[in-house]
Formats: sequence, structure tokens, C-alpha cells
Amino acid sequence: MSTFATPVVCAIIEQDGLIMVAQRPPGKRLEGCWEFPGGKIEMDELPEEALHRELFEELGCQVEIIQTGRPVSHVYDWGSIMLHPFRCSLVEGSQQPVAYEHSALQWLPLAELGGLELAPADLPVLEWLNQEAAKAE
Ligand SMILES: Nc1nc2c([nH]c(=O)n2[C@@H]2O[C@H](COP(=O)(O)OP(=O)(O)OP(=O)(O)O)[C@@H](O)[C@H]2O)c(=O)[nH]1
Repeated sequence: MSTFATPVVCAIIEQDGLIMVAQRPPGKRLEGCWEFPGGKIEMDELPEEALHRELFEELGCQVEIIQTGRPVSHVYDWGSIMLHPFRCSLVEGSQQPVAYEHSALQWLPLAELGGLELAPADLPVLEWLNQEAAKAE
């Protein structure tokens, strides 16, 4: 197995106190798991550029970045990823997200995300979100 970690971006899209999660479709790795939308960073692409591209392709929406999280690494049996998380909001006038590539989308309060079957790499991201929410209280 390669020791190179595939760089991936994900967006935590927040709206009216809720967070959007997307369900991975059948036939893909981690089928049925919930994730934050995003995807692999292409060669010569900045993480932020990948984020905007992936969200437009997958959900047809445009976002602005509220906060950049520390990248987290995770080793799957098929290889490693380095996941770059970004807290985002929809820009004014953006289309509401549409599940062009996922099985389903849902908007949930942060406290309910822990009850989902999340992609394992997302657990430290959830921890970060909980820390940020605690700071904001
Ligand atoms: N987009 C996204 N991907 C994630 C998250 N957490 C996580 O482990 N991943 C993994 O990071 C990779 C993201 O690449 P992708 O979204 O372009 O994946 P893909 O299904 O087209 O490719 P793949 O089937 O080759 O993995 C996937 O292997 C996915 O399982 C997440 O929150 N968002």
C-alpha cells in the first residue's frame, strides 16, 4: 500500500443552526455512510478551489468559508486520506444543495451527528465542531 495520503476536502455547510450531511451512494466505498460533501483534491488545485468545485459538481451550490479546520489523517484498508475540513455557509443567491451524487441529504443539529454512521475519518472533524460550539457558548 502506498504511504501517500490522498488529499480530500469536505464542507460542513451550516444554515439556521443546522449542518448538512450527505449519504454515500451504493457501489462506492463506505456505501450508506454519512459524510460531509467534498472530494479529492486534484493536482495543482488548492484545497479551497477543490472545495468550491466539488460542492458545485455534487450539490450545485456555492459557499463561503467561515473557518478552516486542521487537516486530519485517516488510514483505511484501501489507503490513507488527509481530510481538510472547512466550515461553510451558502452564499446569498446560491441554489439550495441538491443530491446530484449522493443518496440523500439531511440537515441536522450538531448534537445529532454523533448518532449517524459517519465515515470514520469524520469523527475527529465532529470533535472539532463540538469544540468550536463549546467555545461559542
Ligand atoms: N467527500 C468526503 N469524503 C470523505 C469524507 N470522509 C471520508 O473518509 N471520505 C473519503 O475520502 C474519499 C473522498 O473521495 P471522493 O468523495 O472523491 O470519493 P469517491 O467516492 O469518488 O472515490 P472512491 O470511491 O475512490 O473513494 C473517499 O474515499 C471517502 O470515503 C467526507 O466527509 N467527505
